[in-house]
Amino acid sequence: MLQMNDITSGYGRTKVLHNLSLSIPTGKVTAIVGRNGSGKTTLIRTIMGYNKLHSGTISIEGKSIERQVTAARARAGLGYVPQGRHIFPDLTVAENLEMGMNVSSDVPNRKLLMKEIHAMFPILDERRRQKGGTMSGGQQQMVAIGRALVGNPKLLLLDEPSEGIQPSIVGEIEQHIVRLRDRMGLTILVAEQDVTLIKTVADICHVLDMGRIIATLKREEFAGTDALEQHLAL
Ligand SMILES: Nc1ncnc2c1ncn2[C@@H]1O[C@H](COP(=O)(O)OP(=O)(O)OP(=O)(O)O)[C@@H](O)[C@H]1O
Repeated sequence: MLQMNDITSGYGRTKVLHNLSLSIPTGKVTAIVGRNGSGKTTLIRTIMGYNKLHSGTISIEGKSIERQVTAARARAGLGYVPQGRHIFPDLTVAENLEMGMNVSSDVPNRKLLMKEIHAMFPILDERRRQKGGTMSGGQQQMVAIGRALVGNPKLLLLDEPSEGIQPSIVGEIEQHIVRLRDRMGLTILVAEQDVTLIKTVADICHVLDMGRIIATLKREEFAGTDALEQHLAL
């Protein structure tokens, strides 16, 4: 689905990712795990076009996107759920979702898509008139995911979806990620520090350290083992 080759990127002249190559397979959940400051957010922001690319190439389904602005990348099929969610607190849930529609005006059957999103996240319909800022952290995460989904993405980028969310609700987020893959056929990239979440949802996991991928593990190598904990020195 997405291919990054030999990427170096960062903030202004500061380089954070170093010669990083990554392949995100279609229909799978790919996880990026790494400690604070390892570069997870920078990686996702680089894919979205928010960070300066010093060198390297990025393509979606074989089409090069590294010269495109963020809006064009979203139209090419990227959906972004930022760390900290960043929903609009004074807008209602329905208005937050409408903001996501601006990303792509050419969704073929928006009504059907909305129906699918509401079926997956009934709370987005039940609470459509509630202000986003009055929802719980877990509910806001669902609003942020819903807002990305109304753009009809092929690849959903989730930046630390468990952050600041009650452990009891993290399980719900995990189930949603699995359903997004299995029922909506989405390809997902999730950046996380929560090893339990990764073990539950991921098909493949890359360990990021100081802007470099230091290990790549298949599900059978990390799901029932402590390989990820060892890499993270937990
Ligand atoms: N706006 C910025 N300007 C300069 N450097 C930055 C900026 N944002 C992040 N960095 C630096 O880039 C490096 C990677 O940060 P990044 O946020 O990508 O890591 P992360 O793995 O997502 O961490 P966390 O889990 O804490 O969110 C860090 O050294 C950080 O200090």
